[in-house]
Amino acid sequence: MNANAIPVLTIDGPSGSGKGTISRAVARVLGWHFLDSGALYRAVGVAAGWEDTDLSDPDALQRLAERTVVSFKDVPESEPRVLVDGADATDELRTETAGAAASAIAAIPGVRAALVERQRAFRQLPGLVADGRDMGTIIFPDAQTKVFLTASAEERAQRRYKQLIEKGVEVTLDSLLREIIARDARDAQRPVAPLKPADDAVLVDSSGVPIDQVVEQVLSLLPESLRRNRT
Ligand SMILES: Nc1ncnc2c1ncn2[C@@H]1O[C@H](COP(=O)(O)OP(=O)(O)OP(=O)(O)O)[C@@H](O)[C@H]1O
Ligand SMILES: Nc1ccn([C@H]2C[C@H](O)[C@@H](COP(=O)(O)O)O2)c(=O)n1
Repeated sequence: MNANAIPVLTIDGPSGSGKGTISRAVARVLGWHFLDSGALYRAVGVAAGWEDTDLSDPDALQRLAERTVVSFKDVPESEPRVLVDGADATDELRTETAGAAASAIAAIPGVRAALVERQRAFRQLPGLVADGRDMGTIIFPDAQTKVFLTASAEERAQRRYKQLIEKGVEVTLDSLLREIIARDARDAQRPVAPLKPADDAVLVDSSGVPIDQVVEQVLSLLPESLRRNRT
């Protein structure tokens, strides 16, 4: 089957808008595959730290992106574990430091180019939910359904604060809000594949909307023929 005939739902949006949570839930309901594209950029950032790669050397970072092996291990009722070159790096990948490093190296064209085909390879039957910044604009421009998920910066900082406090991480709401605003600006202002809605994306604002309602809203955007396959 031609890969382009396999359905894809893209969910792009800024940090903390709930892309991962909503994408995973929608993929579970549909029985589709799930691509967490941010994990690939985070993995390259973490591998750069492990190998002490010079973060100001774009060629070295591109070579690192080309050779870093990232794999996902499904865990029932939980988030998948992420292996970087065979080592479980899930917890390290989810830190704010890894997010900021990923955002910085994601601005390098060679790093992005190294990851394009790897992301497209996730397009497999019966379908794919892809979460990131450029899923609908660059990686899967022919996706049937595209969502741009947002929430106010204050609400996203609150969500992240709650998440980190529950994990026992010491942070302040103010510092998280500053980091979120800085990351939004870096992701949206880079010249290559900036964070922006695809022309044909539907804007979904999740501020104050419970997770299950956002999931239903996103599912309702799919063509009826695909929704019929709900598990
Ligand atoms: N609609 C919602 N209402 C309340 N909390 C939410 C909502 N959506 C997601 N969350 C919570 O917000 C936090 C961040 O969500 P998530 O990690 O899915 O965001 P993200 O957009 O994937 O972030 P990042 O880009 O940084 O990976 C999680 O704790 C999640 O449970
Ligand atoms: N498609 C993508 C996915 C991620 N990035 C960059 C920019 C983000 O700030 C960083 C971490 O992503 P997250 O795990 O928070 O979704 O990675 C990107 O440029 N393109």
